[in-house]
Amino acid sequence: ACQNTPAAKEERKEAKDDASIVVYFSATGNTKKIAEDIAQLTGANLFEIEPATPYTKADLAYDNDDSRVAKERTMDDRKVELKTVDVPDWDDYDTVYVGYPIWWDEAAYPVASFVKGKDFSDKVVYPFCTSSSSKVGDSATKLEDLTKTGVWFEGQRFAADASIEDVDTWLNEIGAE
Ligand SMILES: Cc1cc2nc3c(=O)[nH]c(=O)nc-3n(C[C@H](O)[C@H](O)[C@H](O)COP(=O)(O)O)c2cc1C
Repeated sequence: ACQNTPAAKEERKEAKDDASIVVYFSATGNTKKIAEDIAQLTGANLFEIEPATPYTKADLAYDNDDSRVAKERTMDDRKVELKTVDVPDWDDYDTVYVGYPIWWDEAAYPVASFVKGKDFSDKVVYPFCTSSSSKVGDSATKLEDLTKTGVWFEGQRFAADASIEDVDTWLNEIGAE
C-alpha cells in the first residue's frame, strides 16, 4: 500500500497525536498556558498535576522563610501530597511532555513527587519549564534521575510570558508536529 497518501499521513498523525500527553503543574498559570499551547499544536491530551492542598499566594512567597514553599525547600524529602497520580490510559502514551515552573533552580516540588511515582518505560519524555530568568539547568535531569525509566530529552525553558510561536518553534525543532 502507498504510505504517503494524504489519508495515510493523516492516519499516522492521528495515531501519533493520540499517543501524546502533556503532564504539568502550574501554580500561577504560566506553565499551564504553555501546556495548552503544546496540546493545541500537537493534539496531545492534558493532565494537570494537582497538589492535594493547592498553593495560595502566601504559600508561594519565596522571600518569606515561613512560607510553605520555603519550608518545603528545607525538607530532605520534599514529597508533596497530590490529588492523584493516576493518569487515565497512562500505558497508552508514547510521548509525555512534562511541564513545571522553576522553583529555586529546580522543578516545582509537586512535579518531582509525581515523577517519582510513575513508570516512564517505553516513553519519550520532553521536559519543559517556565521561569522568570533561570535556565532549565539540571532541573530536568534531576527529574529523570528520580524515575530511571523512559528516554528523556533535554529540557526546554520558556519565558513566563512565552508566545505560542515560541512553543511552535520548539515543537518543530524536536519534530513533534
Ligand atoms: C517558590 C518559587 C521559586 C521560584 N524560583 C525561581 C528561580 O529560581 N528562578 C526563576 O527564574 N524564577 C523563579 N520563580 C518564578 C517562576 O519560575 C515563574 O514565575 C514561573 O513562570 C511560574 O510558573 P507558573 O505560573 O506555572 O506557576 C520562582 C517562583 C516561585 C513561586
